[in-house]
Amino acid sequence: MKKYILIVVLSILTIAGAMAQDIKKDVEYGQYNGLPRQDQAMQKWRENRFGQFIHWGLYAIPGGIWEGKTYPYASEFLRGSAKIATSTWDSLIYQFDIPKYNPKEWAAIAKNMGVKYVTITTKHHEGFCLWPSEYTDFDIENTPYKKDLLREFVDAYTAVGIDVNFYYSVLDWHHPDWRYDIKSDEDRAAFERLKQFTKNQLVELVTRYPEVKGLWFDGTWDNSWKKSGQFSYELEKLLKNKRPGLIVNSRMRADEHGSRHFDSNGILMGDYESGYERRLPNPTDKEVLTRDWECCMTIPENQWGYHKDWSISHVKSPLELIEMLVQCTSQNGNFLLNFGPMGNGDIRPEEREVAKEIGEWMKVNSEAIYGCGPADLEKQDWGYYTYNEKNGKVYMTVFNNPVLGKYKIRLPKSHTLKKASLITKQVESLEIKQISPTDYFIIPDKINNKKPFVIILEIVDRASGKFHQKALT
Ligand SMILES: C[C@@H]1O/C(=N\OC(=O)Nc2ccccc2)[C@@H](O)[C@H](O)[C@@H]1O
Repeated sequence: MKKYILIVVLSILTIAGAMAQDIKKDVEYGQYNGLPRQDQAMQKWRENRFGQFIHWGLYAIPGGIWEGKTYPYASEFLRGSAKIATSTWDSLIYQFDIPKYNPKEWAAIAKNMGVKYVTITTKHHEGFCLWPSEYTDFDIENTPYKKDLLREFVDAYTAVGIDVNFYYSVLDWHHPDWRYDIKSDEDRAAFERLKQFTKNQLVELVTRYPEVKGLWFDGTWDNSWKKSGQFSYELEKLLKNKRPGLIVNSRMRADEHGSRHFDSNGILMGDYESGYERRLPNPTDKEVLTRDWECCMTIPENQWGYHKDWSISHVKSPLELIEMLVQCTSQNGNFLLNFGPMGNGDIRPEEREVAKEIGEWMKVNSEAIYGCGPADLEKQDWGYYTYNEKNGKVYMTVFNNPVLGKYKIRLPKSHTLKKASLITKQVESLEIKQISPTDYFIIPDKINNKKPFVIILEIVDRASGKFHQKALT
């Protein structure tokens, strides 16, 4: 008898659980605009595909080393890793004289690398502001440099046609009103002051620098902010009213239930997902194709700020980074590659070399990146497909040469492969051989490529004769 009662109870619980899943939670401060955004600003963000991240602050001065000891953890967290007193850390401001800072050179390096946008840390967790803020003295104005380096930066990058975005950390270790959680009336009063400070600084940034295209929020994981769903909802609306077209990442928000990135009904907040940090989706993951997203990536294993000693971890090669850029594009994502300028304002030699080598590849092959997205074709082992819906072309970027010596592609039965051509003579010529109603071999005369190369495919729909149209997912 007991067994039957147990079965009945378990069945009831299962049904209740299933029903609970279907019931939409009441979410007042979740997503409020339709995604994916189709306005011009977001189209441009999507077409850009490749961006440069810049982490620069007081942490670049010690560069991961304190009192002769190397701290392997992320250098922008050295204050905590080395247990440095706030007053000691904050006094680094008096050493921030940046004699080598040359924003025009930075912009030229970025342009040559092939990025179309840049995101710079206006304020990281340490609370030091790269611009002269009306709301704090812990800013560039009180350094030996004194000048508004952010204005010089925005002007230099805008002059070469690179869109500028601002990273802003809500978490602020310097501000006395920061609270990790709200456990008392005192906490509540303090955090209200912090929220007002945050709002003031963000309005200041989008007003002083109207060129800014987007805000990249970070430092929003603590309970204090997760309990501020209505505030962050209203703040996003305010900032977008002040800067029409402004683009905001998913890290800004938590809904009123504390759910981050996606609201409690699983709807993405902000305008694109920014959870892919130092990692990419599985190359065959189709779920990410349904939304805009961005992967942010470090060149070393985990250093966003400048670290003096890159021998402490793996340092990704230009080829590894190019493959990540192509994979992101193939799955409807953007790729944001991080640079950590030195404490004196110079760009380290290793980063200059990465920028140069990626730039050389982009100069030849960027047609497969800019304005491209998923091709909605079955992924093959040789590499990744990207697709430009404006010219209807499908791009095969080959990273892995098959032992077979032939590149296999599989098309929907309704389509046929009309032409395969090369952007560069990495291989001499290509022959097409259809081996089944859906499968083709693309056969190079010989494979001697030393770098990833691109094959342009012209695929037509048999019925309409029109170029391949991405299936509307
Ligand atoms: C881009 C990085 O962002 C950070 N932190 O990011 C996260 O915490 N990311 C995160 C957290 C939870 C889920 C997914 C990503 C910072 O602490 C770090 O210094 C750097 O600025």
